[in-house]
Amino acid sequence: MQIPRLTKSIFLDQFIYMQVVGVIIGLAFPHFLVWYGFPESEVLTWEFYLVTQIAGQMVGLLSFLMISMVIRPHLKQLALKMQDIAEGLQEKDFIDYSVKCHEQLCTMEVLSNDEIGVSASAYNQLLAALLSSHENEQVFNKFTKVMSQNLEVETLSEETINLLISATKIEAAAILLYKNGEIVVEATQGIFHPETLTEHTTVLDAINKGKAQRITLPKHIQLDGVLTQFTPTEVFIEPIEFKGTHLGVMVAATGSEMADERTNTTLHLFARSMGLALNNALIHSKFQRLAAYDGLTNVYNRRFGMARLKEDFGRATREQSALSVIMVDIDHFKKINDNYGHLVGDKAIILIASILKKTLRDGDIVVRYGGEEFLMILQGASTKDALDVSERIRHQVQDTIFTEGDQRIDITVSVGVCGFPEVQVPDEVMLIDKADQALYQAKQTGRNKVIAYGTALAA
Ligand SMILES: Nc1nc2c(ncn2[C@@H]2O[C@H](COP(=O)(O)OP(=O)(O)OP(=O)(O)O)[C@@H](O)[C@H]2O)c(=O)[nH]1
Repeated sequence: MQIPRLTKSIFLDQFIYMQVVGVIIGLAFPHFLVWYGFPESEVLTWEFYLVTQIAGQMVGLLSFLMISMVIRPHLKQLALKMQDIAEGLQEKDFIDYSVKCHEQLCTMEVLSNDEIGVSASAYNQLLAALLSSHENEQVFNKFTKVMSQNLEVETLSEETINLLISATKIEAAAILLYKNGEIVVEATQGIFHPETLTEHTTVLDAINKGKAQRITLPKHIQLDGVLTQFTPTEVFIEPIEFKGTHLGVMVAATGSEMADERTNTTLHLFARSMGLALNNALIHSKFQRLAAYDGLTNVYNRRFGMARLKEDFGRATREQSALSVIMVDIDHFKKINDNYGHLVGDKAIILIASILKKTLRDGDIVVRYGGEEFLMILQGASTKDALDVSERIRHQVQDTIFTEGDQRIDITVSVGVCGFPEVQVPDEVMLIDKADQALYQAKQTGRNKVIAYGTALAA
């Protein structure tokens, strides 16, 4: 039942109604006494009416004061806390505010099981939901940044895992991707022997069927502890897809605590959003590869090689470290083309490229510099090291049997070497130029030779 409102204040309305009730009680009370047996002459007098009126007003006033003292502080506290949160939400540092809130500063104490208690508890629930959604928003803002700033598959995967571990109850994670028909671990943190995940039946199931899986206390997955490895409490496997294509999975594990709802949602949304970002990164890396590699031999092309050499030369001059280049050219290649055709010539170029690739150390690269000419960049290698490598290459080419049908084609290479800082050059173009001069000398003095610039040394 709704009592009509008289003013803008519910408390003032309540006070007025209590006064009216006081007047009615004051008027009715003498008649009640008459009915009870008191003589009319004593109670139906104006003095008695005055006394009962005063008593009625006092009861009204007291009841108003009691309500004000009991209910009003609770409502006031609730209102103040709500105002605080409303103001906090408008400020950028709400997250600091929410940290304070977790220290019980913003929650209401639930002191009763009536409407006031129910309001306090509803307020607490609302606040918790608000803080949780605010934290989610923060995490997703960071994740959006990670996705938009990383076009490399590896860094995108690593950053996603870092964020997942720092922002949720996830303690270890891995991202597994389908690459060239096989599943590879692209990024991982905290999982013991993550490569075993690629054989785990549940993981494979999630990848093949694109279905999320959740395992409690898995038998074959172990986390890396400080001193030893241990079984996780829960492992989540979320498929990563783009337009129905299964790109891989995100594996996430909680160590000591079970994951909460927020972690669950975050994980699910991360995996879902990652599909698009990963697809973009995969396309990007494909284009990067196309732009950097030579289509025939699958070694770097000249444009990439020159850019890389410029960087390496800059570093070598800054740090005064060694850097050598090797120019390799197939001898009498024109004859191979003329005698056996261009396709056989192409096969010979591919063969030489594969021999060069096999001789490389980590960090060194092979570049197809021209038609049948290759450049090798050897970081940290002295002229002597480069001469050794070149000599190995020359021998291997000479010893490799190259056949076309039942014909054996003998292939040899001439090699020119130039090593910095033994040979002082102002830039990387001059370094190549000197190696080219050494190569020319090798060709001029009989071919199937290795010559280093600045030495008359023919190996
Ligand atoms: N099959 C094939 N031939 C190529 C390619 N690029 C360049 N050539 C050929 O390679 C030959 C290079 O010949 P030359 O520069 O005269 O050198 P050469 O015959 O190897 O003789 P030397 O270097 O002096 O030992 C030319 O006939 C080019 O047409 C290629 O991608 N495939």
